[in-house]
Amino acid sequence: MGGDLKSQLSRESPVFGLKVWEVIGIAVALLIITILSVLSFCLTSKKKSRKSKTGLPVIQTPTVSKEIREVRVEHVSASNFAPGEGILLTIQDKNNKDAEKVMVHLDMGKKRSSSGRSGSFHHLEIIDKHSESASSSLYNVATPSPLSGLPESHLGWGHWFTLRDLEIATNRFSKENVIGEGGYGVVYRGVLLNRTLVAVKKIFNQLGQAQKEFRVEVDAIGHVRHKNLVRLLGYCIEGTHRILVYEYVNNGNLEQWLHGGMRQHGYLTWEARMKVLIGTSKALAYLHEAIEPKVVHRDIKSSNILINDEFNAKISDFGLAKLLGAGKSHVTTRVMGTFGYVAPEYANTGLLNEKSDVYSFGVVLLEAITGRDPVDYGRPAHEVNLVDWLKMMVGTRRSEEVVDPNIEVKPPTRSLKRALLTALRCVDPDSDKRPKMSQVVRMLESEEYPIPREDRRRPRTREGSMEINSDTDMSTPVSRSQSKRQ
Ligand SMILES: Nc1ncnc2c1ncn2[C@@H]1O[C@H](COP(=O)(O)OP(=O)(O)OP(=O)(O)O)[C@@H](O)[C@H]1O
Repeated sequence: MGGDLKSQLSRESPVFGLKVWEVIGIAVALLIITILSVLSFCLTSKKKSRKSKTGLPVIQTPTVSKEIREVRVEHVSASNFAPGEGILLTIQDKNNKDAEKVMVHLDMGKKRSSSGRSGSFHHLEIIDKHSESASSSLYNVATPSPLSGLPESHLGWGHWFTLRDLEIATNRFSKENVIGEGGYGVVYRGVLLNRTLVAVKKIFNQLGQAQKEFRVEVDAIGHVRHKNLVRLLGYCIEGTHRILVYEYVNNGNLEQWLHGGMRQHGYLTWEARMKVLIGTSKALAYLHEAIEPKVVHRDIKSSNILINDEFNAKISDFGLAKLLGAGKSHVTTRVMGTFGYVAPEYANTGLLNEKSDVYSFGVVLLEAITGRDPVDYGRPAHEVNLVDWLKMMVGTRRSEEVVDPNIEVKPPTRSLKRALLTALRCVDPDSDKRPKMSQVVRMLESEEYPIPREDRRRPRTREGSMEINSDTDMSTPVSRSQSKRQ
């Protein structure tokens, strides 16, 4: 039987004189190849049709240069776009400092991902500013994020983290990683996969204010950049969770440095205090005067001024920020902020404009000069309110007595007067008489402010000619023990 089959297969076939078993082998091979080709064709066409059904653009490899590092949205709040609207983006090449402005059109489509998270995806079309025609640089913003391996933000900045990412970063939001708790959430220390240290603010799960707060914060600082503002790196929106991810600022906050929380590290010198306050004033001048819509912080206080290891100030907690649209002089809003720092007109009427921040800044400046709390019921009645006490002390020529006794090397009289007069102008009860923050920066930096008595009749030459450079490194910013928090 076996020998019979063998002889059959070895017989010569009519096909090119090939043996039967050879013909069968070729036929089977051809069949397999055909099946494989049909299968692969089916799979490819199915993929294509599924993609077009979602309405999402076909993802193409970005042709954008690798040199382009930063895309910054100017003049607009990213959440305000209507589909098809254009915005102006500044593309900054970090290697050569030239920024290129390009027009970007946004096409928005809704997508629900497999994780159940839904969100808007933008299709960016970059139009070359020179040719005014759409370039081939079509790319989907939902490209993998280098920080988390996730799609980037649909707001055009930062990163969109998943809850899982942030659970990993904070060791499941463990108690050991809690940095502190504010009015709207708990702040955790975290480490991203790429080892970046971050501060993760988990907003309390209250519908209403907390969610409103979240949007305000994201809108307010998502697209602003200043060396004295804490950088918002990204956020997470998942279910009812609202979480913000900030750059980690590693050296405590001004409140801790002034009132003992950092006592083991010593006390800030006069120069370090001025450096922190000048940095703060610059960030506020930027928020009030350099961007549109301008931002009023609404909760300037010492615990919201973080300090890095070079003793640069970084303003945090924009949760209470209100965006003021162009042309609006003020907005009426529910009075918020912190007792002792709130401007009287804001507390009385709820009318808010940037001059309310100027008042709060004045209180922080007085706090830094004196080391006292804005309101301290532990003191005699006439000293409880810091602003009132200061006015009384300066009015009775006792300025030298107000300086924080913890400052070992007393400040030069000129410098003390400059700081005191600037602070008192900031806390003027008449908001119209308060200086703008850019003026505050000049006053604090100018060696010629206040004008010396003997110079008052002479015409002034150059204002601010001898500037204290707030970026100057100070070798001993802290008196007694030492400096940085580890
Ligand atoms: N980016 C950050 N880096 C390091 N620490 C931070 C950061 N952001 C906040 N913190 C710290 O976390 C703690 C809580 O901050 P949070 O801003 O939530 O509240 P707060 O300023 O104390 O109070 P409030 O909510 O009333 O403003 C503070 O000690 C603050 O210094």
